[in-house]
Amino acid sequence: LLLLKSWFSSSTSHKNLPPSPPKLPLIGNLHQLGSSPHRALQAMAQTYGPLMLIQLGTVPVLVASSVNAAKEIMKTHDLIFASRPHSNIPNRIFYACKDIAFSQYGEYWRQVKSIAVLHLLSNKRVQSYQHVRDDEMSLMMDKILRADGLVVNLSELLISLTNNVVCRVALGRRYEGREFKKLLERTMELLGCFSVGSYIPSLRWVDQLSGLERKADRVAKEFDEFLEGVLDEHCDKKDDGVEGRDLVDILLEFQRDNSKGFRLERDMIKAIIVDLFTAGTDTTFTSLEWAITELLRNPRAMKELQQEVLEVGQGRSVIAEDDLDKMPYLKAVLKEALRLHIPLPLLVPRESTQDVKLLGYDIQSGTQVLINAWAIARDPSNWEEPEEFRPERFLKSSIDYKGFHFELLPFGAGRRGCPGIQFAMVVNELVLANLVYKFDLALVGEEGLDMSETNGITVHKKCPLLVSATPRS
Ligand code: HEM
Repeated sequence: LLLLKSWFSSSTSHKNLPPSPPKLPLIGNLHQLGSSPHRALQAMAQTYGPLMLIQLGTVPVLVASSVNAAKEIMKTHDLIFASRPHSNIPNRIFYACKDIAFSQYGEYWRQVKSIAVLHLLSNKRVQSYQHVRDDEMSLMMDKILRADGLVVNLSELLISLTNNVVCRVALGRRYEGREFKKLLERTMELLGCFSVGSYIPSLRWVDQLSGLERKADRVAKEFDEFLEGVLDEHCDKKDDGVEGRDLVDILLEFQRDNSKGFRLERDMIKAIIVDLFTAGTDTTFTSLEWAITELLRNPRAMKELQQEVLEVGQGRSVIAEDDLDKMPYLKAVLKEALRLHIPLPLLVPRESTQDVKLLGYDIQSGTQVLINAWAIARDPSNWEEPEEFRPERFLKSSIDYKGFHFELLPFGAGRRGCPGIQFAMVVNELVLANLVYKFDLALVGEEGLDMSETNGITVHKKCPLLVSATPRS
């Protein structure tokens, strides 16, 4: 042990490691994360600085909490930090991480990411599903109208809408049954669960004993059965031509096409589809839910937005997608909501694949990395009155969320950045514009004002958004 200890200290003593908080044996700093890790890490960064090295179980984790630190990781050294750590639960749910979001950096990830960027989620492809968004938005507006001024659970309606849009675009039709909704909920819940084995491998038995692994395997099996049905249905159906193609059709076409030098196996297709659901539905609905909540808490901003929408709508029955670019305030509202309420506050963990020097510190290969985008987006050195909801701040600023401005990173940045920005934001803009164009909304009860957050992979509002909606004349 002494020999090992002296070897260990000699191999790290000449290294200039980032500051670290004191840690406990075995668990390291795990106990300090609490139920809201982004808040706990923000508080720790105030003592240990914008680049700190914590220890979660046996895993060294670098936490970046400033614009400079994030830029070094996601721009200057993006390639070195482009991998994802191995994780027990995603590994079970995504067919041994054959998806895009959790797969490790390498040729496989490059191939599937480029399929997503160029063929599944390109601007042209997203535009081609405009009819789906129009339909689903109109259906939601009808449901609100039918409530006739009584209480509407807007959170539920928004979840259904985003699920339906992803289902129709990806699978070609809706799957509205309670079972599918429940399956998605259980999957998201499991992805947000803490797996002891991922951080302390010697305690992996805890995940087995607690039933976590069993639950993950059950969800994976149910999803697999569901997707097998979807794929069979697609293989049997006759070709509807380019117009009627959904994302499964496109993936199956890739599978048949051998000219690309890369064969897409059935498990890979299923993993990518699970990715589209888990990465695309909860995040989109959450950002919209927070935006509406902030507008209801800030009547002045709501009035400003309604004014803009009214001027562009000019009495027509709906706001169309072509109108959205004429609405700078609408876009500013959604940006500001994303700044204050980043759906994935610590983004998705990354892992370094080489030793590297970062802001003067030595970072070892195999270090896990968390970017505290939530803390950066509320840092007073980047933002005036950061805790205030002030959409106006974006009207005269070029800061955007597309991964080029490191003050605002809701979708991450660099190679691993989110490929679904356009897909998500056009839904959000269309729904929000029409909602405030057609209705005057009022919160029902005190619960709606409660800004408490859930814990999990995506952070949403703990209490559902209950409103009464009066049609505007
Ligand atoms: C408001 C909605 C959304 C937010 C806030 C969001 C956020 C994110 C974030 C933070 C990442 C990790 C980025 C990084 O590591 O730098 C990510 C990755 C990803 N997102 Fe999104 N996302 C949203 C919507 C979507 C949609 C609609 C889809 C697809 C339908 C999608 C698909 C993906 C995929 C496939 C990845 C993995 C990329 C990779 O690892 O290379 N996302 N997203």
